[in-house]
Amino acid sequence: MKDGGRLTAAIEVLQEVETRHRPVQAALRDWGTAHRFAGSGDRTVIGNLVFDALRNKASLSAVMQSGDPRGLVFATYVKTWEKGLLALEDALAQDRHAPEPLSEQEKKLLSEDAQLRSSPAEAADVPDWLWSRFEASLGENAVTEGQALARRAPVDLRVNTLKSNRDKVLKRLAHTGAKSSSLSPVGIRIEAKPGLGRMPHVQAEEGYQKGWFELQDEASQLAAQLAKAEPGEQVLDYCAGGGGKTLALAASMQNKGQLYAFDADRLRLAPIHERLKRAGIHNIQVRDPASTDLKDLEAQMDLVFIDAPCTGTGVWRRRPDSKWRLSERALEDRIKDQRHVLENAKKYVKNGGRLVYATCSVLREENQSQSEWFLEQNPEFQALSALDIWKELLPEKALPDHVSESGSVMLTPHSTGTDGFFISVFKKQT
Ligand SMILES: C[S@@+](CC[C@H](N)C(=O)[O-])C[C@H]1O[C@@H](n2cnc3c(N)ncnc32)[C@H](O)[C@@H]1O
Repeated sequence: MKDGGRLTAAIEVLQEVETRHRPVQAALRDWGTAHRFAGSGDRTVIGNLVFDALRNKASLSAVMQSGDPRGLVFATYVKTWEKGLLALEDALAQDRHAPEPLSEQEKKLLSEDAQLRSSPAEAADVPDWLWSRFEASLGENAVTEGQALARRAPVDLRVNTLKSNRDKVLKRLAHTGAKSSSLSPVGIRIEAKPGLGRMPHVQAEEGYQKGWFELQDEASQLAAQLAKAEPGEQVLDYCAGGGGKTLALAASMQNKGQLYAFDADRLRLAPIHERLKRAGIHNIQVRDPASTDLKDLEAQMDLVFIDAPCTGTGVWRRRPDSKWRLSERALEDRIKDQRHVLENAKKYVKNGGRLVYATCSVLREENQSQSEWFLEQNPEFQALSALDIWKELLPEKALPDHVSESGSVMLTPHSTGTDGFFISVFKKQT
């Protein structure tokens, strides 16, 4: 396919996502099934166009003075990919599968500098209704953080120290351009490529099949490390989902002690079994909510880890469609869910044990405000400084920019080059 046909395809897919509210991956997959002649290179370019258009939807809508998919895809090509107006006109002229040629108005808008007339929310690519909360959470860097959340994310891997080590995995992945992560001692990063660039499919690597590494953002790796799960401890991962953090906690425990994985949603928990097997983890019990309860674990745990249900504002780079679907109502619901989870999970912590509360959100309402609320409601818990644990764990590294008075830590794409993530640690009095 030439670029003209790829632009047409991206407009069609984006139309599906916008008007029929289809998840992006599903819309792309359906397009691929209906157009079997398209090669994998074409699919990558079409996917990149659609994802980048969604990442930058507000700023590109300001450029085109409309959120119409055609304009968003053109503006992605000309502005975000920096191809320029002439290259777009060429692509439209040289392919009979290309969209209709540009109108005079489109040419004018694509050649102007829209930054001068965009609002802070547009410049930051943050939904209008959320802007005041986003700004209150991120302060003077709010626009820069929003822009960082609108870029492509790198591929981050966590080396599974139960089966391998970083040098060995780096050697195996040398052909991908993989490098050691800058913060996580067990992390490896493959930087995002711009424009047409294609990321390597690391799940096809032998090392992945053998369980030497997992796909996991560096912020999630650090959250698991800041929990300091020790070999021999009793640990409950209360919102285990597909097991990303469970696997990282198990590696810290070196397969010693007992780890329990629980989630209220058994379907989300289902993939964990295969992942545990591949990673070589033995010290784990998966507690299916349909067939067991956690009564026997009450007041027994050295550590309860809560990877709380949240709005996911910290992972917009990876799920840009969720940014525009998020509603005020959903935020309120997540705040209620988080309080519910905190209140339920606390009863498993033994005297002297720790409770870690983490979200992949950058909003104060889901993070610091929830930690403060929890401490007010539960005087038997006190804050432990995640910052102090950071200093101990990463003595050579710069301190995070976002630290609360009680030592909770927030990571962000602009300040730490990771997904947005919040971690706070509490200790139950003896
Ligand atoms: C952020 S996701 C967890 C991701 C997972 N820890 C990982 O690393 O892959 C939050 C999880 O909380 C679960 N959840 C929501 N409400 C819950 C509740 N009341 N009790 C336990 N789990 C809950 C959801 O089903 C969801 O899987």
